[in-house]
Amino acid sequence: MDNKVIQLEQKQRAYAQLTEVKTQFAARGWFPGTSGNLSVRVGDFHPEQFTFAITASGKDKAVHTPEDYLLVDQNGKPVEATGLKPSAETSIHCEIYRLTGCGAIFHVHTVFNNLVSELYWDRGSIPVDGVELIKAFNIWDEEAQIEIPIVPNYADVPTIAPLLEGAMKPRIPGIMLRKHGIYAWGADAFEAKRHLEAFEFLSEYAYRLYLARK
Ligand SMILES: CSC[C@@H](O)[C@@H](O)C(=O)COP(=O)(O)O
Ligand SMILES: [Zn+2]
Repeated sequence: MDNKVIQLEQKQRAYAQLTEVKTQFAARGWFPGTSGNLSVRVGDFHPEQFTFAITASGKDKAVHTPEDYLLVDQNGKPVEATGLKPSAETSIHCEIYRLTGCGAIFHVHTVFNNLVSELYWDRGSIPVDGVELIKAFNIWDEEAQIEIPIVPNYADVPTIAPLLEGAMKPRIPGIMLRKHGIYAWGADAFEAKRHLEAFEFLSEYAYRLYLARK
């Protein structure tokens, strides 16, 4: 098959996956005030060259339009002529793909992820001990103890990306931005969604446990 046809099919598949996830997360109220962004990688991966489909900036993610997504390259630049602006946080997606080679990245702002990112800010990570849902990260140790890393949030988004590499923890497919939200990733959209849902569950658990112990 013609390369162009293959690329068009890959793009359409990525857009369809984004719409499915966007619909489900929107129904849970995970995109308040146009917050959040989603991306799915398209085609081959090389740390210095890759392409991904990402949500356009500032859209109401509970509404579906033909202008919801665009394709960008490893530098976050659109690869096709478009009037759409990629997410303001595209540089974070670029860096996560470059570092992990993952296939999808989902970002949401919720009250629970904001709360725990602040409560555990001084520690630099959110501890979770022995909770069953840790297995969603493919961590099967008995009474596994994990730490979900937290990085600072800056208004100048491109200054956040260089902090990710030093903060990421092996085996933990996500990172918290202080008083901002969670980024979760996976080999594909299915896995990234499972990881994000687990982070949300564990954020609520960590917050409620913190209160219960006070
Ligand atoms: C409107 S508050 C949220 C934004 O500042 C940002 O953090 C966010 O997640 C969405 O930005 P976007 O440019 O639409 O991808
Ligand atoms: Zn955000």
